[in-house]
Amino acid sequence: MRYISTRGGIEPISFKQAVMMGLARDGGLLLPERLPSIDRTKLESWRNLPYQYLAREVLELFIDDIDRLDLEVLVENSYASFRHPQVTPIRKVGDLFILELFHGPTLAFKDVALQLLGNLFEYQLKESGSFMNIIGATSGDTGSAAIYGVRGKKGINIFILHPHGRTSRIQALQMTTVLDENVFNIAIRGTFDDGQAIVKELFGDLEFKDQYHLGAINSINWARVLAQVVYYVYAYIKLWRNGMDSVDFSVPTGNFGDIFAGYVAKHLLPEGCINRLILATNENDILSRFVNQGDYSKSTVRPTFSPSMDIQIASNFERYLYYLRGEDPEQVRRDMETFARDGRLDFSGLRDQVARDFVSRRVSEEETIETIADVHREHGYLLDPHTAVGVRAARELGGERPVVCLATAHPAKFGDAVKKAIGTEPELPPPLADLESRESRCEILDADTEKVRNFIREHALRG
Ligand SMILES: Cc1ncc(COP(=O)(O)O)c(C=O)c1O
Ligand SMILES: N[C@@H](CCOP(=O)(O)O)C(=O)O
Repeated sequence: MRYISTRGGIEPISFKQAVMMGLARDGGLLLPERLPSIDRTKLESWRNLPYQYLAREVLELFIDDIDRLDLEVLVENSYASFRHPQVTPIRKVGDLFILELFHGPTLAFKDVALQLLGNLFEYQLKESGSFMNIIGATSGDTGSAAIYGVRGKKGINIFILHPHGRTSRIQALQMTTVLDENVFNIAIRGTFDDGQAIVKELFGDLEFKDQYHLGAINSINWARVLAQVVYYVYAYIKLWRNGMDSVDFSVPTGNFGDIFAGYVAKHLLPEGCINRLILATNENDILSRFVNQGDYSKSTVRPTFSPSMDIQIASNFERYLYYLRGEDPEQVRRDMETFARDGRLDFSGLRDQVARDFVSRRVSEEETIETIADVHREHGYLLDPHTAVGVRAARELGGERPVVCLATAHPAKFGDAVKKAIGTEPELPPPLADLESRESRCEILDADTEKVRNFIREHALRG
């Protein structure tokens, strides 16, 4: 399998090269040159596979330059740190199925991909004897999952930008209390969008990128999206084994990475297995406006109870755009230039096509809190506010088919929102219990690319 850029400006590369390249060198995002799909016989052969074996089967459809046994070990090691034997178990809560993605080391779905990505980096650096400096931006969850994926690993330094004062307190502490020598936290005075823009700018400076061997842990990195495809297939197979042939997924969405993984999974499984992808946003609703009105226009980022989704410029939208534009990289490049210049794109003429891929609902702050309270009262199950956004959208838009709601984080990470909904903060599980008492370290900088670049220069690994 070869990988190409959404903007058409690079020669096709292998999976391992794609992992190391992160952002494509022409500023686009990497995609497999064709999206693989499986037939029903293959699906039948996956019927009883445990998560790790299924993961290897799915990954192998996209990876042909890592030895099968090596891949098996990489996958085994990546999920050994999960607290649940099924890695991503499903629970029935009322009429809905909740796919719990928060059993990894940092209690958010990001661990599913970032444990694997950390191991992929280490594997490749061992082969090459080289080093890398990772730069990433986070709205709260990706950062700690990435840090836990690479803390203490030889030949890797990691620099994570988070928006100062805009994550939950627990999220910030999960990052800043990791004191390994290779971990650098930078709180920027700005939003996640500012951080992501700085990261993309630094990757776009090819001299800097090459000199410091920059690596990407954001969903800019194709391996991130790929690892997330697995749990859609796993969840589908579980429901199918219980007689459900066709299901919907509801996905709380910010940077469009998770739901794009769903789009790839829908294509991978036989026709009809995944019926609808429900794209749920909080009040930062650019993606809902895109699906419902064809209006992809940026507005200011509002702080919400689901802070990890306080995003306006959804990076992976460009990956979907590539397909929406009939795999025409020139058109994608023009669109991205227009968006960078005007802050808006008009897709009203493509609404029917978009509606075949997604349905969408914007969930307000009140609805988020109300949903946490309702589900807790009705079923004794506690949702985190991001998951609540997806559950609310599923309740509003769910049809005749079973709906799987992606539970993207553990509620204990967002005590304030939970307290507002049910009157008390959830108990902190062991990985979070003593965070407040730990020493923490963090640099605070303006959201300024030069300041971040200088900080990285000072602390980066060099050849
Ligand atoms: C807890 C949580 N839920 C949902 C999302 C949305 O996922 P995505 O950015 O892949 O759309 C994020 C991050 O953005 C998150 O951290
Ligand atoms: N919600 C994310 C935002 C970063 O997005 P990613 O798609 O690059 O992981 C976070 O928690 O940081």
